[in-house]
Amino acid sequence: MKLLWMLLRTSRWVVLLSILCGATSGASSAGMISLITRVLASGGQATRESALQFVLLGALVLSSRIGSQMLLNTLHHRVVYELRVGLSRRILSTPLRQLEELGAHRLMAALNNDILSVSTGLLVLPTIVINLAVVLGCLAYLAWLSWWVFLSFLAFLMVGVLTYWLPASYSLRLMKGSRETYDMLQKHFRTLTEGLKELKIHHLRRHAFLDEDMDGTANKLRRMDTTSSNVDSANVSWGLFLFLGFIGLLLFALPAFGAVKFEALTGYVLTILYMQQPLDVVIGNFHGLGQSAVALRKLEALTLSVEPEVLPASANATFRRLELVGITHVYRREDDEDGRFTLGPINLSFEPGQLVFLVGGNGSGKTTLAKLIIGLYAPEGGTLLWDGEPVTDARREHYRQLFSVIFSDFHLFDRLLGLGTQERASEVQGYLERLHLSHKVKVVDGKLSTTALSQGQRKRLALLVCWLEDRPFYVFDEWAADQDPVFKAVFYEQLLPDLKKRGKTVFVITHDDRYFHLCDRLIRLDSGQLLTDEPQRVALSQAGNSR
Ligand SMILES: Nc1ncnc2c1ncn2[C@@H]1O[C@H](COP(=O)(O)OP(=O)(O)OP(=O)(O)O)[C@@H](O)[C@H]1O
Repeated sequence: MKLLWMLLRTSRWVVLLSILCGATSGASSAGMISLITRVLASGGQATRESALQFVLLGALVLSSRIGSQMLLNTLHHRVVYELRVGLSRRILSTPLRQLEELGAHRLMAALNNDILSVSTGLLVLPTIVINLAVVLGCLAYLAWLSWWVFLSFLAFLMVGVLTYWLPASYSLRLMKGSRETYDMLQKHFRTLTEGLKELKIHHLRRHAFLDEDMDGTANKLRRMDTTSSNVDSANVSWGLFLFLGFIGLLLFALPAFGAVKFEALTGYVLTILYMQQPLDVVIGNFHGLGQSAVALRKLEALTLSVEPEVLPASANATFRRLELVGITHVYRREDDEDGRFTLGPINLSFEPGQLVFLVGGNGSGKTTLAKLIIGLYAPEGGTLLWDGEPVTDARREHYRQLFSVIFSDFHLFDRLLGLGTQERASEVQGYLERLHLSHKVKVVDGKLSTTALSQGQRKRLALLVCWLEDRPFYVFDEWAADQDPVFKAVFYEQLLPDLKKRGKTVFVITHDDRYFHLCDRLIRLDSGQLLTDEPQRVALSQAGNSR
């Protein structure tokens, strides 16, 4: 039902037109069978009128079928397009934390598998409606021929539906299990592509991965899919058997209850035979329909909550003071109660033109704190104040426009997206030279000539993007970790002070204690707790004492 509603919502007129064409095709097919029966009953004495009717009905069947198929094709591709773009939009509007909990493999499975399954199901719906129309036309004709035969046939159909239901629900259960397993397969595919080097270098690891993970999951999927398809095929064949059974009854048992005219018997049998193919289509398509219902449920579960994307007319954001007041965040792992990580409560404030360093051991919560500061995570407790006003859900999108960030696991786009670089070519060239990259990379029409660079060079390109963004608050998560000593010095001694001089607030997550003396404030985190937030001279003398 949800599928039908969704289909009607996205392409109401195309759906209705295709159903109309299909219904016309069904009705004209039923007219055709009635005509054929009449001609046969007349002992082959066809008239000119019946020949003309035959040609007209044939033309109607042909044109309405072509029309409905073309409309269905249009519908299918439109639905795929809308689902692809729509789901991408929804994913980007879903809170980061929710997406992280789902994992990239589930998102890929939805984008690749579920969209196609749903659209196939949507495509099947009008086909089912069209074929049901043919069946209904034939049933009406059968009722007109004989009430008695019609009612007996209905009783047979009911038996068919009842005996179909049980195996069909078993098959649906298998489909759900198969869809869950498909997520796991996607995870292995990601391991395969992202762990290529590690898998190729180690023979035993590669075989353990292939034999235990990959093969195990793919085989489980194969078994479930095969059983589900077999159950559904058996169901379709069972339906055909019931048909033949009923025709057998008509041919061999009916005459035993009294004389039946040859023409009447021919009419019953032909009508029922004509109905068999569309009914076959209806039952045969239930498998695809089941798969798309399962896929639709997965898609709905994927992006349950959506963040409002509210930006004022001028999306430029500025600040005088940012404050974290008692901010907390907890990572919970469903399978591990002790695996909780709690950050905070954190109290911190930032003002323009400050250079702040954040230090702490691995896993102490530095990146998590950065995600809270920049509004990628909504805090679970406490308040984030932007110029004294709380950052509510409605303001969060605008608030994020304050920040320019390079994460330690950053992504480098191969185009300078959304930066209007056409008119900033000389500025870009200047930055490339400053980053010692002008001999390696060119930017033409906003497109980077290459991103196939060393990790350190890629990070420098990410810095170029930050400069172009020109936002008031910069966050660098272990940016310098991949830089050579010379460029590391350039970063700490020239680039950061330059940003500060331009009034930018710069928040740097770092382990480079050689440069700690350059910051205004040094913040220490340990196991999610803020140890110090002090002017760097105090922090440095403490660090010196503890050494
Ligand atoms: N997406 C996540 N889901 C669940 N737990 C997470 C997630 N990200 C981080 N954690 C946990 O939170 C803790 C802090 O992680 P975080 O990445 O903030 O630390 P960090 O100080 O930046 O570490 P590093 O210096 O190694 O980058 C870690 O113990 C980690 O296991």
